[in-house]
Order: sequence, then structure tokens, then C-alpha cells
Amino acid sequence: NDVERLRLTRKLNMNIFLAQLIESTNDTWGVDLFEVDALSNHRPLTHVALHLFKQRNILKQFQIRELTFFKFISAIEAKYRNNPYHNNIHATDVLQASHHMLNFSVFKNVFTELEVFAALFAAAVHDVDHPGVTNQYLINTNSDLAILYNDESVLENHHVTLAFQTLSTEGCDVLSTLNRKQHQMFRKMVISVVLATDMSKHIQHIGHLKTMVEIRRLSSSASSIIDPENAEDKLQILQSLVHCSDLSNPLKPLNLYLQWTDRIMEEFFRQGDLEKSLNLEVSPLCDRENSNICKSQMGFIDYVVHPLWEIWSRLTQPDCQPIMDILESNRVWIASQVLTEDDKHDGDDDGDDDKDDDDGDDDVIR
Ligand SMILES: COc1ccc(C2=NN(C3CCN(C(=O)CN4C(=O)CCC4=O)CC3)C(=O)[C@@H]3CC=CC[C@H]23)cc1OC
Ligand SMILES: [Mg+2]
Ligand SMILES: [Zn+2]
Repeated sequence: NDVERLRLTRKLNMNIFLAQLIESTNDTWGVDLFEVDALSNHRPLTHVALHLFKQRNILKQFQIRELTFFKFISAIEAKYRNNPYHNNIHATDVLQASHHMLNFSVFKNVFTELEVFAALFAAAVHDVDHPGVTNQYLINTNSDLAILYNDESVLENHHVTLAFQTLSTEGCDVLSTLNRKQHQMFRKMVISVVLATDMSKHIQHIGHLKTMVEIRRLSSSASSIIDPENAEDKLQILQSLVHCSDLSNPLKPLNLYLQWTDRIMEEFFRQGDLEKSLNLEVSPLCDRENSNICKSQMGFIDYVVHPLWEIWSRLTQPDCQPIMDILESNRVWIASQVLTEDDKHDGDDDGDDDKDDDDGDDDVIR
């Protein structure tokens, strides 16, 4: 009857739209993964990972059965929690951004298939089972995870351990066709890339990239920027590539960037609520009663995101320029909102105006 026909037509159109969105992950920066989440019955990671790994021919190269990969990535996706920010959509976002940047011309003929497989695998699992609180919170509350990992990259150790444990779930061993040497190299790369997403390693990334760019500038043959024979340099680049992807929200189209901002702030505010209830000091950015979201984003862009992406774009020129342009325009828009946000606050000014006064060091990262 008409109702049934209408329902089926709608379902067919949604699947066609989903297929088009997934196809666009091949070569588009800023795919609306919230749309992919809505159309894929909340399985964006499984849909996009399966598509990208097949598109890159990784499954064939390593004789990985599609069903095995499907079971593994589904098991990983199910282990992502429904946090406002650190969830399976964020994992898909970092996976797709990493895939996109591996296609930069400066990386042509640089990475082996195993290195590409390891980097994308790391991106997909890099936040699995994230509890929605920071390392510092886990340390301050003497959590089991902090005790288990001795306060060192607590979350990141947990993500990579859980990923490898998932391989031993029935029918999920996507590494079973790798030989001993490949397995050893793959595991070393995934561990180092996931551990490198710990923000405490952020400054080191910038240092390594500056050194690499400096060497490129000084070296006579400017073209051969990355020596495919230098495994250490290549591993550092893969670490920075996934770390940049993890910090890529402000470089996405504004409507996507603003959704990620709402999500991370809600996750931080929930941590602040927990800290207040436990009489702990409220962490930076986590006080929902006293936050200026636009000023926080300007600080995040100026002190964290731009310093990293500025050097990353120098290493990866010219393909990074369109993405840097988005950062620039988003920064201008945020700055314009600060003025409006101040006006709003001035409206309900309770006379204690130094609360809004940005003396510049209330929430700047040291
Ligand atoms: C879209 O917006 C954000 C997305 C991710 C993060 C992350 N943040 N962090 C650290 C928090 C503390 N840090 C700060 O810089 C705090 N801060 C400001 O942001 C302005 C001044 C200041 O002191 C370092 C990054 C994480 O560790 C998250 C997990 C991994 C990557 C980025 C995430 C923050 C965002 O917006 C503030
Ligand atoms: Mg993380
Ligand atoms: Zn992440």
C-alpha cells in the first residue's frame, strides 16, 4: 500500500545518500560524519573504516577476510562509549582526516602498506573506551586505570591495550595473516602512534616537526623531504599526522567545528561537575558556571592548534593550505563572537567585571 511504498522509498533514499557520503570520504576534507552517524544506525566507524580499508586495498594486500575486519571494527566501535565528544564519531573523524592527509603529495611513495595500515588502525582505535574524563582526573581520583598505568599516559595506554585485546575476540584477529616480523613492526607503530595522542607529548611533536622542516630547508634536494629509508622519521610523521587529526576540529567547516566545540565543552563541564561533587579543584575549561567558550576556543587555537598545524602545513605544503584557510576563517568568526559574547555578559553584568576580564592567564596552557 502507499504508506509501505513511501517508507521503502524513504529508506532507499537514505541508503543512497549514505553511500554517497561514504564515497566522499575518499577525497573530501570535512565530510559531515554526524550525518553518516544518523544514516548508518550509529555505526559510522564500521561503515567508513570498511570503505576506506577496501578503497586502499589494505584487506587484499594483507589477505584479511572482509568478515574478520568487519567483526573487529564492529567490536571496537561497540567499545566506544556514548560520551558527548570522545565517541565513535570522533574516532571516525580522526580516521578520515588521517586517511585524507596520507594522500598529500609530499607523502607519495614514502610509506609502506604496513605503515599506512598501522596509522589508520591506530586512528580508528585511538580513543576506544574513553571514559569522558582526562588523565589528570583519573590520577587525582586514584582510579584503577591510573594505578594500572602508574599515572603515565593512562588513557592512551588503555586505548591501545584494549585494541590489541579485542583482536583475540572470536573471529576478530585481523593480524592473523601478518608474519612475525610484520606483526612486530605493526604493533610497535600502533603503540607509538596511539601513545603520541597524549596531549602531554604535544610540545615534542612541534619540536620534531620543526627539526624536520629545518633539515628540509637546509638540504639541497628540497624535493626529497622525507627519506623513505628513515623509519624513525617516518614513524614520527605518522605520530604527528594522527595527532594533527586529533586536533583538527577548528580546521573543519564551521558548522562541524561548532558541533565538536559544544560536545567537548559538555564533556569537560560534566567532569567539572564531578570535581565539584568530590570537592576537587575544577580543571581548566571545566566550570560550566564560569566559562567563556569563545575565549577558550581562541586560546585553544592560538596556543595549541595553530602552533602545531603551522609547522605541519610547512612540512606538507602545498596540500595543507586549503585546510589552514579554514582555520583562519574560523578564527576570525570566533573572534567576532567574543565581542558579541562580551556584550551578552555585559548585559547581565553583576558589577564583578573582572570575572569576564580576560587578564590573559586565567586559562592559558602553560
Ligand atoms: C573543539 O575544541 C576542542 C577539542 C578538543 C580539545 C582537547 N583538549 N585537550 C587539552 C585540554 C587542555 N588544554 C588546553 O589548552 C586548555 N586551554 C585551552 O584550550 C585554551 C587555553 C587553555 O589552557 C590542552 C588540550 C585534550 O587533551 C583533549 C584530548 C586530546 C586532544 C585534544 C582534546 C579541546 C577543545 O577546545 C578547548
Ligand atoms: Mg585521546
Ligand atoms: Zn581523540
